[in-house]
Amino acid sequence: MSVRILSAAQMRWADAAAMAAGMTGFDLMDRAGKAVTDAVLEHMPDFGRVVIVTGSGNNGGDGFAAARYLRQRGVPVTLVMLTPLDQLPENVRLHAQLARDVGAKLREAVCDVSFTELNRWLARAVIVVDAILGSGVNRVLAGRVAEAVAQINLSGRPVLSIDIASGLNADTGQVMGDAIHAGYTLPVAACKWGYWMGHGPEYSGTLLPVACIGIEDALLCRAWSAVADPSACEYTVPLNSANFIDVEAMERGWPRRSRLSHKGSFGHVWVFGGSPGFTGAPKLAALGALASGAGLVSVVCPDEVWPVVAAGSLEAMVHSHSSRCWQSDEAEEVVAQADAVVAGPGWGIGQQSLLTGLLATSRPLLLDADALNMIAADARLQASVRERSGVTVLTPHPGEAARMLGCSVDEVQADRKRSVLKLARCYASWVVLKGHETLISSPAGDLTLNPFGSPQLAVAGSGDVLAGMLGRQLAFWRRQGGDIGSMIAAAVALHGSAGERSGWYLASELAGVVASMRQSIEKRH
Ligand SMILES: NC(=O)C1=CN([C@@H]2O[C@H](COP(=O)(O)OP(=O)(O)OC[C@H]3O[C@@H](n4cnc5c(N)ncnc54)[C@H](OP(=O)(O)O)[C@@H]3O)[C@@H](O)[C@H]2O)[C@@H](O)CC1
Ligand SMILES: Nc1ncnc2c1ncn2[C@@H]1O[C@H](COP(=O)(O)OP(=O)(O)O)[C@@H](O)[C@H]1O
Ligand SMILES: [K+]
Repeated sequence: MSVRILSAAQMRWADAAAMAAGMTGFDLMDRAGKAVTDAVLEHMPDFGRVVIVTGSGNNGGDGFAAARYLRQRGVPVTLVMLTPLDQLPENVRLHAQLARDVGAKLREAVCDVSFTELNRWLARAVIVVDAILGSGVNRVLAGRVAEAVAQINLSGRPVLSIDIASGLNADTGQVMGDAIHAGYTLPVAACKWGYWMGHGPEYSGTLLPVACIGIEDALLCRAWSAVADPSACEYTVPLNSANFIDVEAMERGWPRRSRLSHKGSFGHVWVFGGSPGFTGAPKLAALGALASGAGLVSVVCPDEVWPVVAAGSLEAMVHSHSSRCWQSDEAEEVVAQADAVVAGPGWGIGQQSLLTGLLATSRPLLLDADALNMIAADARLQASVRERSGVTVLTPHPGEAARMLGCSVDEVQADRKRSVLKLARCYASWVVLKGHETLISSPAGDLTLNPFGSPQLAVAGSGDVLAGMLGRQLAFWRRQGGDIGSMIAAAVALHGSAGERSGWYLASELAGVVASMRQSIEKRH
């Protein structure tokens, strides 16, 4: 099953809908508490005292429920409450009382004297559970909450945050004055955008598998249409769904090869690119396509660079522009052999007529680099992209995205979710907004977040390798069908995962890592 990502308001809607359908808030917290217990037992560095710090809302309720389950497993537990028992909501108070009944120590840290209590217990903790604030944070941290967060961070103890590190905005990853530096975050019911947006990655630590608390998947999915995403606006497609790629989803994109398969089974990718000074880019895209399992790859480049591109290309067939009479009205006929076309790597910005021809074909088309730059500068090309009958995938990095949207890179990066949804609307295409935590949008606003990748990928040519890999997926899809969104996501994830491995520093070597990972996944199926 996919891992869902919800905004705070969507999560509130799903909680309320589950309760309207018969579940109680008490039960939801109880299940969350059970999941917290399992996570604590798995990740506590040593057997010893668990200190759970609770706030005033339901996140605290999850913490009280965890205390009861931990006590039942024989773990010593101290609950340090930042809100007095009698001021807690009824469900939460009930969990607190049940925890006390099974031997959890309850301590209030609501005044200066009792605050020293927090430090005393922190010093004795093997792990701290942060149940101070969840997705309900609505203002800058102040007073005892701010002080407790600072003390916990200073304590140097490993911290497991329930749902989200207290103080992080669940939608934007904004730090509300201060936030817990979590070692682990346990998402409750669904992932929250704040783990990846803004400063979220610096505070969230390792993301654990989502705790299922009995809210049905169909209900989580309804939340996207019931409550608009805060990034959606009149210039974006509405967010239709949001998922996170995990290892399983990545691996599903590389099925076992049939014993009877032949190179035609995996598709023929045609790469259009290269220009004086930029002869490596189309070769790297060809390499990416081959590494990810394309059956055949052809490269088409301008005449003046043909000898350079063709030299040393052992596996790819290399043609020059003039060798194939590339008139735009003949493009459909010429690319008839292609299962997918990749246009743009190193191409220069003077190929408008050839690009116009390719846009007019119905072949699955991936547009990268200079193809995107030409489109950004030409309203007619933009209209041609929107009007295409075939599948179109755009792979801008933030600089290219800014040109395509007519804004600054900072504006793109300030709300990457909004930016990718805007591009999907403007160009009626699939969009892969590259960079740390690449975001993919379908033309209809189905978002996928790729958590794989590393700054090692910030190296010349790694994007060209990705363009080739995506070209291979489009070609494979044309040959064998399947869910195109999952196939695009799988390529982005494999590229990111390969980037996390050591042992490579050149983009051409990255392609080698991609190939060996892809082969071992295919064999495991
Ligand atoms: N809904 C459910 O039934 C379920 C919810 N679940 C869990 O609950 C979490 C969401 O629960 P929640 O909405 O109660 O929010 P939560 O983050 O615990 O507390 C917010 C409270 O703190 C306050 N407050 C806000 N900002 C503040 C600040 N800066 N400094 C100090 N106080 C501040 C604000 O109150 P206020 O002071 O504004 O009246 C509010 O009462 C969710 O993340 C998940 O873990 C799951 O168990 C499933 C069932
Ligand atoms: N800090 C980072 N973390 C994760 N991935 C990154 C990071 N920096 C770059 N990447 C990835 O590396 C690739 C770079 O692509 P691009 O900028 O087009 O490079 P090039 O044009 O040199 O090929 C993209 O897939 C991008 O997502
Ligand atoms: K928390």
